[in-house]
Parts: sequence; C-alpha cells; structure tokens
Amino acid sequence: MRSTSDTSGRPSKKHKSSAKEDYKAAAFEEEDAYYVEEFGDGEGNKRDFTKLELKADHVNRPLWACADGRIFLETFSPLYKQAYDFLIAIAEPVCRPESMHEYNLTPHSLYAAVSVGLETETIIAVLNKLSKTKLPKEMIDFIHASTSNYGKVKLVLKKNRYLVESPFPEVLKRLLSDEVISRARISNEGDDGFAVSRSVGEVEGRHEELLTEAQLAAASEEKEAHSFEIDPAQVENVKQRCLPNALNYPMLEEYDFRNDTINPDVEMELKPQAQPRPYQEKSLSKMFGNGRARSGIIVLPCGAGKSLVGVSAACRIKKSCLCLATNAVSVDQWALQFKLWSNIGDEHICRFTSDSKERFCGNAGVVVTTYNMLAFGGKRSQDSEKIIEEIRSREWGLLLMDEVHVVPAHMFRKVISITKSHCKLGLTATLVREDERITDLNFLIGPKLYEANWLDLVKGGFIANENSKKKQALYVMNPNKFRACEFLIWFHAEQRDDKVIVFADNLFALTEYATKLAILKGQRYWINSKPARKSTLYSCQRWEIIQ
Ligand SMILES: Nc1ncnc2c1ncn2[C@@H]1O[C@H](COP(=O)(O)OP(=O)(O)OP(=O)(O)O)[C@@H](O)[C@H]1O
Repeated sequence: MRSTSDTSGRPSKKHKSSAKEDYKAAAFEEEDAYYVEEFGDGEGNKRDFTKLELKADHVNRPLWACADGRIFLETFSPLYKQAYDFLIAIAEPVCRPESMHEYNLTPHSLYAAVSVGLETETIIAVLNKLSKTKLPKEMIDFIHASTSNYGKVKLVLKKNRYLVESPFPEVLKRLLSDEVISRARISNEGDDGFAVSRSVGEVEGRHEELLTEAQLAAASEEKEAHSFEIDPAQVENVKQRCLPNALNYPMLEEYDFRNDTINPDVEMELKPQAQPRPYQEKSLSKMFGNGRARSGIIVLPCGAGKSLVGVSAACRIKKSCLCLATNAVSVDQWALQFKLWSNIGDEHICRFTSDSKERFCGNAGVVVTTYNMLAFGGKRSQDSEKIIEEIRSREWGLLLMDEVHVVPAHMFRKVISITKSHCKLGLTATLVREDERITDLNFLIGPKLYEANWLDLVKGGFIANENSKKKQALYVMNPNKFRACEFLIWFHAEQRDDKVIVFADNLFALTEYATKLAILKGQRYWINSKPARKSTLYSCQRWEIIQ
C-alpha cells in the first residue's frame, strides 16, 4: 500500500499531504517508485483501470482520467483540438503518438495552469466535461491541494513600483506575517489596509465552449485585487520567501507594460508580412492573455518559428529588449530575425559579442548577446565593460532567452541576477534538460505557457516530416539545377573573372555543390564559415544576383 507521504508528484489515493509537500517531493523524488508501490511490479496488476466508471455518453468524450493523475486523449475525437489546448495547459505530455496521447497531472503542470489564468474550479469542470469516466475523487483532491496556493499572489511592476498583488487580502496578511516580507513593505505610517484595484477576470485558453454559462459568468466577473508595495531592492528576498520551500505562495510575475510610463518605448511593429501562425498566436495569447506580459516558457518544435514568437512578444511590449542566444552565430541570426519580421530601425538594434560591440542610438532598443558574454566572470575589455554596465543599469522590458533547455541553471541565476527585467520569456524546443534542473526553470523564468505538438504541426504542413525532407533532398539536388549552377559559375568565374558566391538554404545541397564544383574547378570553397563569409563579402564591390 502506498503511504500518505507519496512523493511522486502524482495524485495520491490517500491524499493527505499538502500541495507544498507534493511539490517538494515531485521535485526531488523518483517517479518510478510510484508505479512499484501503487500498481505492484508483477505484470498482472499494473495499471488496472477497470474500476473507472464510464459515463453513458462516453463515446462522445475524448479523455480517460485516471485516479493516479494519468490522462489519455483520443486524437481522433472531434473535440481533439479543444481538448489538446486544455490538456497542454494543465498537464505534462508523457507521450504523443498518432492515435492516443498520454498526459500526467503534476504540481508543476497545475502551477503553469493557474499562472495562465485557469482557476481550480474551471480546471475540474472542463476535465469533467471532457472525461469519459467520472472524475476520480483522488484527482479532484489533488487538483484542489496543488492549486490551493498557486496563482494567488502576483508580483506586478506598475508605474515602476513593485506591488505584491492578490485577490485574497487574507493571503497578503499571511505573507506580511513573515518578517522578511513585512520589512520589505513600503507603507505609510499606520496604514494597515491594502490598495484595491479592479480588473475583469479572464477565461483563459479559449475553453469557453467547454463551460456552462454560469461557470463562464463566474470566471469573467469583475475581480478585486488587493496589493501592497515593496522595496525594489528587496524583490529577490520577497520572491525567495514565497517559494514552495518557505511560505509556498510562489509569485507569478506579470508586466503591466501599457501603463509603464517610466521606461521609454522602442519604435517597432511587426511588418505586415509577419503573420503569426495559429500555434504561434496561441502561445502569444497565453503570454498576453490578460493585457499584461506574463513571464514563462514557450515550447515549439525545431523549425516551428520561435524567432517570430520572440520578435512578436518584443513588438507587443515595445520596451527595451535583451535577447540572449547560445552563440555568436545565433546572435547574428536573431538580429536578422528582428529586422526581417519587424520594422525596427538599424540604429535601435545592436549585437554584443566578442566580435561586435555595437550600441543602440537613443534611450531604448534591442540588444542581442550570448549567455556567456553576460555571465563571463573574467577580465573584460574596456568596451565590453562599458556595455555590460549599461546592460546592468537598464530596466529591460523583455528578457528574451533562446534555447533555455541547454543553458546551465547556474548561468541562468547569474544572468537573471545581473539584469533587471520586467518580463522573461524562455523559448525552447524541449523541456528535457541535461542537468535535470527543470524545476529551476519554472521558478527562475516562469512556468510553461504553451507547448505545441510536433505531429500536429507536421500534419498542418508547418514543419517538415522525414518523408518531405527526403522529397526536398530530391528536388534541391535536381541535376538540371546543378548543371545550370555549374554553367553560371564557369561563365562568371572563368569567362568574366567575377567573384561568385553560391547561397542555398539547404546545407546538404550546398556541401554537395561546393565539393563537386570545387573538385571540378580545383577551387577553394567555404561553407557556413562566418569569418570566411564576411571577408568574402567585404572584398567584393559589385554583385549580380542570379536566382
Ligand atoms: N508565421 C510564419 N510565417 C511564415 N514563415 C514562418 C512563420 N514562422 C516561421 N516561419 C519560417 O519558418 C522557418 C523556421 O523559423 P525559425 O528559424 O524561427 O524556427 P525555430 O523554431 O527558431 O527553429 P530552430 O529551433 O531550428 O532554431 C523560418 O524560415 C521562418 O522564416
């Protein structure tokens, strides 16, 4: 029998532990232990769900919800799209093959759900509506326990004042009973009350069609938010005190950029041809769902267009943006992507790498650099030192972090500690981390805001599958094209003594062309070699472009 100190992060059959205990446990203990204890390791009694009670109209519903937190989704259901959007907001995907997906409810996934505006009762109501089976009591208890504290407190930077905000005054009182937080509070003498503001609640994630009218009305009614101000110098300490290992009210971070009149705007809009695809739009709606910018992580498969999502986020916030990439080549690419998708002026975007020490004109702009350049602890050149000082002293509207799964946790800590940003957006193709410090990402950057399904994007024609890559290889290596290219090179290089550069967006084709043509002509060639590419370009005066 499983004990009440179950620590797998899955719902317990004897759910007595608090969300805090579950959370800590989920972060530190092996998930596999659960299976052995709960289901036995003999073949016979593994994952026996025969006791689940099927609803009469179960064929019309797409989910199987199990007492241990597992949720199975039929991808052939007409409700698949809505159910997927909902599940990805509340649960971790375990595997997503063609016909049936498996998800798992965990304290982290529920933390992410709450942080994009989903409320406990909405989560339970929608799950119940989609489930073929009666929702197991263990699952309902687990959702209640996990979400009881999460999302109740927000850290909001409004008109350059840090506010700890909550719809629940009793929660704020509880926080203020902590010595560190009470010392961090900025209050008028004798002021025991909280400032009150009103906002309309949101039904996040477009799950409206899955709720009843009464549930919708309750979710969207006007909400009162109580708040108190804290000393900006104490923000990190207050955040620390709110973490699950202390008071267990982890603060969600949101940036009220529209009301930020202190930090200057950057003139940048998306160009008309930048039309975010539905999944890109969806991920942005999770980030900007309530008119503020939420910090968190967006997961999109390789080639799905993370750059446009990042540039779109920067264009919506329109404040100074610090974009962090993993290496100098990515820095160049990000700078190009900003220029490709937005109308930002060249003077407002700059790169900071060991080769390029650019600075933007005016008092706001975009800086693209690497994690290493920021986190470097050794001696820097004078130029670098000046730029780093500017980066440190500036208030960044957006800290845009690429490839967050490969950056070591200690480097994040360093980068986040030396930059003051209102909103952090992490972009990645996978949440699997080599150092298994995924928990750190949740609290250093923010929870997962959206995750697209690779297979859906392949089916939608947005990214290539293996077959189409093979087809692509066939047409890019069309022998007629090759002969035409060979003729053009011969004509320009040998007949006219021109300098020739061959560009291709397919590295395989480029390598083949380069090796074959160089062998034919006995010439030198470079492929994707940055210094060579630059020096070659600079040494040429006049170009004729042939497509
Ligand atoms: N909304 C869109 N409309 C048209 N083209 C798009 C859109 N989004 C992305 N693309 C194109 O898709 C390709 C891949 O985009 P991008 O390089 O941003 O993907 P990525 O997710 O960053 O990939 P990787 O993880 O490999 O770096 C690019 O050629 C980009 O121009």
